[in-house]
Amino acid sequence: QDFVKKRGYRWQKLSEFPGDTPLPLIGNGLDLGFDADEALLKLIKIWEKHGKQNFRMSVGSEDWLMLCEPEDIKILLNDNFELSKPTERNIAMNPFFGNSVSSSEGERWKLMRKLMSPSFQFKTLDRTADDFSKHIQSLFDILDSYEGKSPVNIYTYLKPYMLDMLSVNLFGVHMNYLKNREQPFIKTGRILVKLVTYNFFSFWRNNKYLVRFTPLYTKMQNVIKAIKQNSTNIIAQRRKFLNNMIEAKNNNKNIDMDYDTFIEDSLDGGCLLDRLILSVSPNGDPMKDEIINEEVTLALFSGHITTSMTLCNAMYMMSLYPEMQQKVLDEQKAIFGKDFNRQATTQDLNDMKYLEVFIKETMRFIPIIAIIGRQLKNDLKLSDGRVAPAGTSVNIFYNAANRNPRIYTEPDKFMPERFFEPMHPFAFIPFSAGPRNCLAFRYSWIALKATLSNIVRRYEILPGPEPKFAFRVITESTNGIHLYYKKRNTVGA
Ligand code: HEM
Repeated sequence: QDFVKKRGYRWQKLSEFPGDTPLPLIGNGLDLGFDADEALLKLIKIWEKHGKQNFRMSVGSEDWLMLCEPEDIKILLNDNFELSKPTERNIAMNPFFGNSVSSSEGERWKLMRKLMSPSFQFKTLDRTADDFSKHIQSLFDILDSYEGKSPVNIYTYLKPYMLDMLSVNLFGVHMNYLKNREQPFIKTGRILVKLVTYNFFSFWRNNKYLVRFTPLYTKMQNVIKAIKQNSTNIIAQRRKFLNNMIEAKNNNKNIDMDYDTFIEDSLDGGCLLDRLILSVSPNGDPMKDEIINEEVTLALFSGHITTSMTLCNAMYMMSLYPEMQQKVLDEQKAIFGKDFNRQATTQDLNDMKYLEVFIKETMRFIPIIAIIGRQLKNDLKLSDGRVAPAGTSVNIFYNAANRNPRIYTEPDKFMPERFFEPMHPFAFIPFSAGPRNCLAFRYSWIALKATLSNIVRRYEILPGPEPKFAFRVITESTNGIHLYYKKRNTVGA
């Protein structure tokens, strides 16, 4: 009875927002169709049909409010109390990433966020630009081998490249994914994104027994096994390294860095995995392996897929707009001058203003993450006085927000320069905002700029066969992104 009363109240408040009439039990579930790869396109159509504004829909027993207005997005994301993730999102993600920092709430979330944050501060990230410049050579070796022959499917190389970088930067281990691309873990990425999307958009997913009888169930179990095993290997390698240091210290052996200084460094910022391994609870217990495994799996997976897809999309857009690619190159020439092949410093990266707006426009045009949201604990009053009722899953629908006609002139046109103009601070938030924003947005900017700066200085990027984008929870092309790389004979300005 309580449920009926609450749902009735929710419906009363939600009916003030535009949306189609829901059917009993399944709500507007049929509007999403039965092909999860099509669901997002259908959501965009619903947004267009209702006047390209905030809209509501019900999917099974869940009520969604989809936001695209910056003032309302600001209210939602700045709320220090409404920090829970939507039920359907957690059901889709938890089998793979457990109760890790991006899903948890309350004490576990606070503890993890506090523990991890120092690994993503400016001071800690100082060395990161150098790491990228050093590792880029292994990517160059591969792209060079394709020179003038055939287009390269860059997904194949950019994903393991980013996995390598994250392993070094966050976990202090060299995993060499780029050199060993046949590992089962590498192949899990595509399937995982597909599975999460299917889980997210299937309104029968709450029923664990039904899910077990679907053909995807065995695939899902195999993926979970592969990603957990990979994290177990990473943690074991780093533990071995730490144990060797302790042993060296106990035996008074001469090592590069004194153990105590090393630990101090780690705890002051430094390697994310060391912070997890070395942390102790107030009663002196170390963190459980299972918890460390969940956090490593989440950081590695979400970190590599988001950054590598953004890099691939930016290169794809450069191939489509050669005159903009030239502008990116001209900026590189102005920054590096005669010393055109030197490593970029953090200051150089800051100076790459055109590259920055180019990346932003790429992220606006092809949003990597389609939807993020919060499951409301209380009613939330929006900017025009209407109320999003408690229990609703209030989502930021990036595909709509990034083409909001009240914010962007000619939203369907690719125009990096638009980001030189002042804009509402919550209009463009690819890394989210507020207390639960992306922990690694600074790291990601270094990764994106350092990698693209190196690639553009070395190659001219030309288009290959057209990609076929599927709008999954992570936007990706089902046939990869194929591009030609032609070595430049630039010697700088
Ligand atoms: C282009 C790259 C990236 C984009 C666009 C991106 C975007 C996002 C977004 C939209 C959120 C959701 C926040 C919310 O619900 O409000 C998020 C959360 C998160 N991201 Fe990223 N991200 C990127 C790269 C990374 C990388 C490299 C890592 C590395 C570990 C990372 C780690 C996280 C974590 C741990 C969270 C959860 C934070 C929390 O719930 O407290 N992200 N990211």
